[in-house]
Amino acid sequence: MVAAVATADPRGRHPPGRRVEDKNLVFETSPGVEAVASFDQMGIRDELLRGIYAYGFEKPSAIQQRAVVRIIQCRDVIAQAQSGTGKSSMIALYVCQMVDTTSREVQALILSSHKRACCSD
Ligand SMILES: Nc1ncnc2c1ncn2[C@@H]1O[C@H](COP(=O)(O)OP(=O)(O)OP(=O)(O)O)[C@@H](O)[C@H]1O
Repeated sequence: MVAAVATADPRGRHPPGRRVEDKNLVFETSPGVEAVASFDQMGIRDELLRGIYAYGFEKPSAIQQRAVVRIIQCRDVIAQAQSGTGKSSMIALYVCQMVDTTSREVQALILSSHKRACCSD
């Protein structure tokens, strides 16, 4: 089990669809969790990597830097961070990484505790 938690100065809700700046976040992680500052260094498949950059993501957010590698390694991860810091995108990224696109079987199930997360981009 790996945990990464970010807390921030309360500055109200972020505008929908905009990523929150990481500079005010304070991180706590399980021992041994390193921040990986580039998508290139995360072991992401080449075609997915190209899609990430084509979508306009240049650099992983702070929570992504700490959680994506462990998720890709199939570790159980608890990642908690402020709204708009890139958690949902991280889950989508992992699903794209692990699915076999030649198969039509269901390969991923995402459970959400609230409707807004299901409808976000
Ligand atoms: N690495 C990144 N680079 C640029 N934009 C990003 C990155 N990661 C996420 N975003 C964008 O930031 C916005 C917020 O991301 P996301 O919805 O994943 O955050 P969240 O933490 O899940 O928010 P919430 O808790 O409100 O659901 C989205 O518009 C997403 O496309």
